[in-house]
Amino acid sequence: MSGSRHNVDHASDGPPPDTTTDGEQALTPETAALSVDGLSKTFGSGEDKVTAVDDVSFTVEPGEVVGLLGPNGAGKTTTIKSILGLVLPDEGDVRIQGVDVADRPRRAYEHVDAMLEGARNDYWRLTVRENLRYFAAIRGNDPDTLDDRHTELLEAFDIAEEADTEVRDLSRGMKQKVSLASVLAGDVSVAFLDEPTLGLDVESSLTLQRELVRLVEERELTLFVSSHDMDVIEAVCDRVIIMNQGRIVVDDTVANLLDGFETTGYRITARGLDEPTLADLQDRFELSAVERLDGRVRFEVAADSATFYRLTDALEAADVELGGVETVQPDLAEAFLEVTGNGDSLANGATGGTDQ
Ligand SMILES: Nc1ncnc2c1ncn2[C@@H]1O[C@H](COP(=O)(O)OP(=O)(O)OP(=O)(O)O)[C@@H](O)[C@H]1O
Repeated sequence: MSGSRHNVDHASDGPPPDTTTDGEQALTPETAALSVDGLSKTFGSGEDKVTAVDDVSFTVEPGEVVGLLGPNGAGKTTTIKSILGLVLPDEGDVRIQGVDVADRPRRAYEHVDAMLEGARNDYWRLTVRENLRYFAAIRGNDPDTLDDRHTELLEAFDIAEEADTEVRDLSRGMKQKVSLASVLAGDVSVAFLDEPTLGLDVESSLTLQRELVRLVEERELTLFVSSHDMDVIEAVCDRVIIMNQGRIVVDDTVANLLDGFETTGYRITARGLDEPTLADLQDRFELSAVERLDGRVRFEVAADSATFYRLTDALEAADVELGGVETVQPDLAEAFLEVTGNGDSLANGATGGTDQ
C-alpha cells in the first residue's frame, strides 16, 4: 500500500455503503470507477532491473477527473498500461467499476477507452465521422443512434467542417482532436487520456480543455488524464496524483495542493537594507532569490503570516523602508517541482489533514 492515499479511499472503513442514498458515502473497490491496489511492476533483472511502479494504490470516484503527473520515468505510462491490461503487473489488483480486470477483462473494459501517448490508431483512410462511427461500433454501440452525439463532439472540438474529410488529409492537431473525439464516440464511462493536448496550438488546447470539462459534467464521465502540461491538469482535473520513482508522492485535490502553498511566500523589495542587516535576516528567516538592485534589495521569504510580521518588524527596527510586498502564489507547475524535487516533506505538508 502506498502511504499517500489521501482522498477517497475508505475501502476498509465499516459496512458497505448504501448506494441508494445521495451525498457522501464510503467508496469501496466495488463502487469506485477505478480502484488500484498495491500495483507493482518491475522490468528487466539483475543490474538492469527497473522498478517502474512500486506499490501504487488509489481509488477514483465516478465522475471524478484525476490528473496523473510525474517527471519522465516516474511510472505514469506503466501505471496506465497496467490498468488497461497492456502491461501485466507483477502485483496488485485493478478494478474498473467494481470488476476485476484480471478475472473478467471483457466486462471490466466494456465502458473504458483510452488515448495513449497523445495518439490513437484512427483509420486514416476513413473520414472523421466514419472513424467516430467505427469506434462507437467496436464499443458495441449502434452508430446510427449516435449521429447527434458525434455531431456534437465534432462541433465541440471544432472539427465539424472536416466531418467528411479523410483523416490522412488533416493536420496533426486535427488528427489529435479526431483521436480524442473517437475515444468519446461510444458509450464510454471511464476514459484515459495520455497527453491529450500534445501538438495542439494554444487556442485548440483551450477549446479542448473547456469541452472536456463540459463533457465530464454532462456525461458523468470519469477521466484519468496524464500530461506534462500543468495548465491542462489545473484546468481540467479535480484531483492530482503525482508520481515519482514509481511511487505516489501526492494524491490530493488540485485546490488543496495549491492551498498548501498559499501565503507561504512573499516577494519583498526593501530600501536602505545594508549587508549586516541582510545577513542577520538570512540567519533568522528563510530568504531566497536575493537580488541587489540599485539602492534596493529584493528577496523572497517563505513565511506564514506571523513570521511575515516578525520580518517586517525587524525591517522597521533596522530603519529599512519597505518598497513593495507581493505574495508569491505558486501554480501547479511550481507545486509539482517542489513535490518531485523534495518529495516526502512536501507531500506531507501539502496534503496534511485533507482526508475526507
Ligand atoms: N518495456 C519496458 N522495458 C524496460 N523498462 C521499461 C519499460 N517500460 C518502462 N520502463 C522503465 O520504467 C520506468 C517508468 O517508465 P514509464 O514510461 O512508466 O514512466 P513515465 O512516467 O510514463 O515517463 P514519461 O513521462 O517519460 O513517459 C522508466 O525507467 C522506464 O525506462
